[in-house]
Amino acid sequence: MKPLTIRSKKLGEGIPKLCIPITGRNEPDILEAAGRISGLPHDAIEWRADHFRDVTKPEKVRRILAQLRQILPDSLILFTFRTMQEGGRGDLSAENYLALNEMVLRSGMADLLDLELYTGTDLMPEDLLASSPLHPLLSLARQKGIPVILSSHDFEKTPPEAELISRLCLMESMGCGIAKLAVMPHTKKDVLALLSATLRASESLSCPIITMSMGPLGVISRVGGEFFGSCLTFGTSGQASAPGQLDAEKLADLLRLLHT
Ligand SMILES: O=C1C[C@@](O)(C(=O)O)C[C@@H](O)[C@@H]1O
Repeated sequence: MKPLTIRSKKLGEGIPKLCIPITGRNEPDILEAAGRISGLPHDAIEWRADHFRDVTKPEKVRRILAQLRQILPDSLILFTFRTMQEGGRGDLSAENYLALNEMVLRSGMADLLDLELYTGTDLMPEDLLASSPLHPLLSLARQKGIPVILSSHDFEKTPPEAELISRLCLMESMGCGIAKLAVMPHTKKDVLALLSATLRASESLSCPIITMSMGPLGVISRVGGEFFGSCLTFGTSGQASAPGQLDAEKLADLLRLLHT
């Protein structure tokens, strides 16, 4: 795995990067969260724009991105619109999902963009490589020098290890900057499957990887995932964006303790 440097943060090397999601429904709540986060240990924020009630108004989205940059000048800004199919609140057609992300890419106001691997498609995984509707956005992102996280989420279960690895490989083959998986464990073996897939994929892929096993069972993957090849972990301030996220300050302490 080759580290990826974005605005002086090196993902894939050293202590895992800490990302705090912002899930406000309106502008004051979003900016209040950003202000709070500015006083907390973190490397990145994830603006979960699927929670924002005016997400279909491009000028409002750009205004928030500009204000986030002002409040958090040194943080990486990750833009994510998480669809309902993948555990988020987002309810846009595939066309509008692509248009929203294209607008954000063209604005140059986000440092990283999360795109869902299975966006708007009934294609079989083997056809995604040739025909995914994400390809135009992935090329635009390359032109703009903005890394894309290709992501896949399963809030119901943990697919078998081989399937997890093949998803991560597909993401890299499609040209992502970072490959990301979040899955739900029901047993300790599910957690091991996720960690083992992370280790094996990080040994063979060249892009950095972010993985997590959600819920209370998976918490070890949020604290110690880096030992298996995951380069970033999500912690909360206020509302969690997924089950199992730890408080950001406690998580930062744990990460420091484990990586000294
Ligand atoms: O994909 C992820 C990971 C996540 O689902 C988690 O489990 O921490 C949280 C989401 O906000 C983020 O987009």
